[in-house]
Amino acid sequence: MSAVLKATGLVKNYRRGRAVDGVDLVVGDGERIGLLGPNGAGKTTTLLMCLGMVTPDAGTVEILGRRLPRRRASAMSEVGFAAGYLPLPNAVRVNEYLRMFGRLYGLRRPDVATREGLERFGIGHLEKAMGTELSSGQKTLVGIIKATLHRPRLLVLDEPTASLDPDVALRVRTGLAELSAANGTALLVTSHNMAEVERLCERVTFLSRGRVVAHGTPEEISRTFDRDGLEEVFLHLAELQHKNSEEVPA
Ligand SMILES: Nc1ncnc2c1ncn2[C@@H]1O[C@H](COP(=O)(O)OP(=O)(O)OP(=O)(O)O)[C@@H](O)[C@H]1O
Repeated sequence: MSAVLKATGLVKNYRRGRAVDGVDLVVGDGERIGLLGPNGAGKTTTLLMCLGMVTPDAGTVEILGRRLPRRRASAMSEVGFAAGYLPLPNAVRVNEYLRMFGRLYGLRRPDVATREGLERFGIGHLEKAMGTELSSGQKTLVGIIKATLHRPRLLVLDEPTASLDPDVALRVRTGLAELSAANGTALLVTSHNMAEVERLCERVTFLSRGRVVAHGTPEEISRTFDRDGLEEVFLHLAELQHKNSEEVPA
């Protein structure tokens, strides 16, 4: 399987210490990968380095064989990114906003892609709503649709269902799984919802204190740690991370 994303030896230091410490990450074509770990483990920093939005202190990132930062513009045309913390403008209608991005992506029929995206994620009725009229969960959905309009080869999602109720979260998972199956889109997803990751992702990388501590299918990881499912593995790693941070003064 060819790689859509290949990150090797990523390191990022911040003033208060090392956030990411030698992370390797490979996402194969059409693969669905979960990036997990306790708060502060380095997931978002890793994603942002993979997207060229944070400059690594060491390591390399290639997207579809295009090395960042030199070939970032070309690489990013194949990538979508959504996160609950990305803002949406208030004074624009949902369909105008999505069509504008469709045009920026160079789509021939941005209106068609906009309608398809709204239907796929179950918010066709909101196409004429203004940004101010959306709940935080609805804004998250619009952000996901925006990230998928151009049918990226790689879709990076930072906690896509964090602000969603279980019904809408299910719709998002179903929409993402359909998109991945229909277009061969690879997914790289962070989440604190282990059940969701078990359902959506084929493989999982666990980070703790900036390092990869486990990698494999959810079943393999559960076996490695002799735990009954990812939730238990997560709790075990979070406890270790907590103990270590008490032992090592910041
Ligand atoms: N811009 C920044 N400046 C300084 N420190 C940062 C910055 N961004 C992240 N950090 C630190 O780097 C570490 C990793 O943060 P990161 O956001 O990558 O973790 P995370 O695994 O995504 O956490 P969470 O699950 O809480 O979102 C944390 O200790 C955080 O305080």
